[in-house]
Amino acid sequence: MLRASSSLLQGVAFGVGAAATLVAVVLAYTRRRERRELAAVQAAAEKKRAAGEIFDLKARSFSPVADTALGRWREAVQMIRKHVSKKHPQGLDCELVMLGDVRIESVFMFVVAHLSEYAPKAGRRNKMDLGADDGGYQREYNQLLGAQDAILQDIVRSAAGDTISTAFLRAGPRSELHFEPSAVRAAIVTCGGLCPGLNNIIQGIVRTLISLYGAQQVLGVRGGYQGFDEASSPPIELTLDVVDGIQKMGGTFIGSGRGSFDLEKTFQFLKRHSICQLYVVGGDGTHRAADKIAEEAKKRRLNIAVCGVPKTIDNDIDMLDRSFGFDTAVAEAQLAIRSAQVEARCNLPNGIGIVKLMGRSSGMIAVHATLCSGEVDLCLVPEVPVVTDGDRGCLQHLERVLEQKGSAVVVVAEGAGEDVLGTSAIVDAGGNRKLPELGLWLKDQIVAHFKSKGKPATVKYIDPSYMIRSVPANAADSIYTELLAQNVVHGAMAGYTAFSVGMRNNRLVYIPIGAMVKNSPRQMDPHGQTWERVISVTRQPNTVPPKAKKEPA
Ligand SMILES: Nc1ncnc2c1ncn2[C@@H]1O[C@H](COP(=O)(O)OP(=O)(O)OP(=O)(O)O)[C@@H](O)[C@H]1O
Ligand SMILES: O=P(O)(O)OC[C@H]1O[C@](O)(CO)[C@@H](O)[C@@H]1O
Repeated sequence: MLRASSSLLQGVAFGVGAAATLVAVVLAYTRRRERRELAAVQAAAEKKRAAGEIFDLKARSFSPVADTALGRWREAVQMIRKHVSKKHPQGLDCELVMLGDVRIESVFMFVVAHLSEYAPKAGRRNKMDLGADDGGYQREYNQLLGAQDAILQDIVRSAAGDTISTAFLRAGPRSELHFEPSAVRAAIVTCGGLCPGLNNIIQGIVRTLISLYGAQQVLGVRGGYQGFDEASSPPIELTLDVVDGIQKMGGTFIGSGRGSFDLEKTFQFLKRHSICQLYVVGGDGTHRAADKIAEEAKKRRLNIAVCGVPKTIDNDIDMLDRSFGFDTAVAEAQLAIRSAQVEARCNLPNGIGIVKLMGRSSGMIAVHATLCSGEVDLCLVPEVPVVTDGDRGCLQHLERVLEQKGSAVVVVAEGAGEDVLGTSAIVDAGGNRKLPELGLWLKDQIVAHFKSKGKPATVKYIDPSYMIRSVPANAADSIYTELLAQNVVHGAMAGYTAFSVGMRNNRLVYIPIGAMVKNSPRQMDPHGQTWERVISVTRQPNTVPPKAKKEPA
């Protein structure tokens, strides 16, 4: 019995020993295989390094779990596999190179003010369709956003670049509502020049407030900030019926204006109508005033959200990918450019068509219309010096174009030419400087120049300025305005204030108004790629002086 059990034990011991040996052999084999794979990866890395490519296996970001090269490699591969399968469920048939020198170590978000800093909140849970009559349609949002949902401001990264990034708060519905929706009384005001899509914004805000959230009342302030003085123009109630179909019309249903802004009258209006959400739609001037309203509301500890929607066809508001209406304006400008081209081509000999486009301090419309058209031979913008005479002058350039093509098309931004024609001291009600008429002046210069050369030119001048901004929004702008309208309301309902909504890196974000207006109006960088592309298309001489070299510190 004893003998039997001892031989059984010997058998078991032998079996365990054999199994252990087998495991050891398999482990050794696996380790050897991993080492071989690591060696192959390291050799590949060395090769890439030798070829000048960045491939850093010793990147610090993979160090927390293991400190051997093998551990780091396995960790990196696991991380990348996990990341890839999240983004691309089918996997990826390609190689990924780790950029060892490109890192984001910390992210700093622009702080958006919140009313709960000083005012009581309703604290109600957000659901979709709170405005549905019987509540039967209410359901959870597909995605609710939180305080740390961020959109990076700087998506361009390089080996020598910063290792930090600033970020914006991602726009969208939040889980908790600051306002009791059924008690919300809101007002909308549109200020400054017209812009395609204003009616879409009004309609979108009204529909989101009433249909989605069940707000009590929305008022439209008439004719811009001056409409807060009700003696001259009482507000209009914006119901779902009233705003039905307005997106098909150009302009703004409630009127706009550059009239004077009166803080006291504004607060009297807000109090009289018990407004707790104010939506201001306008350019940088409008937003500066909105910031003052938000500041004053805070000083008075009023539970009023002041929210902006940036509007300008000039596309000169800082931090945004683009402002709504810009796309439509550029498309509409094509009609004028095409007409100018037809006139130039058919008026023999030496036909020249000049088109004046809007853009007070920024030539964005002119530049984008030029890039879009493919028929423009000269583009003049406020950011680039206007040179008429000499080798690099536009008159000689036009001479060359006429010799080659027989006709020429010129696009002039309205703000161009102060460098040659001087700056006016005259300002409008909004404090905007009167601009020189460079296009008309250039027309005379061209006629005189070609006459003196014995080659008379026929110059046709087209000014479609107001025609490109008074049309309804095109498809791209209609979608954009819908996103802006829905998201500005989500922000207000959540209790954010003194913010504006906009597109940054193709995502909707909330931007503190103070930060947004600080560098607005923005201008095109004359040393950037956009202007270079214009030069490539028009072949005009580049009159931008070379960039001043930075002195070593
Ligand atoms: N710094 C400011 N402080 C207070 N109110 C301002 C300020 N700047 C402009 N406003 C007011 O905002 C309104 C619109 O301003 P402005 O005429 O400059 O247009 P904008 O908003 O910049 O739009 P656009 O791009 O069409 O010019 C005007 O009624 C003006 O009184
Ligand atoms: O003639 P208005 O209505 O003052 O508007 C002209 C200005 O408005 C803008 O279109 C900006 O909204 C500028 O490009 C232009 O200088």
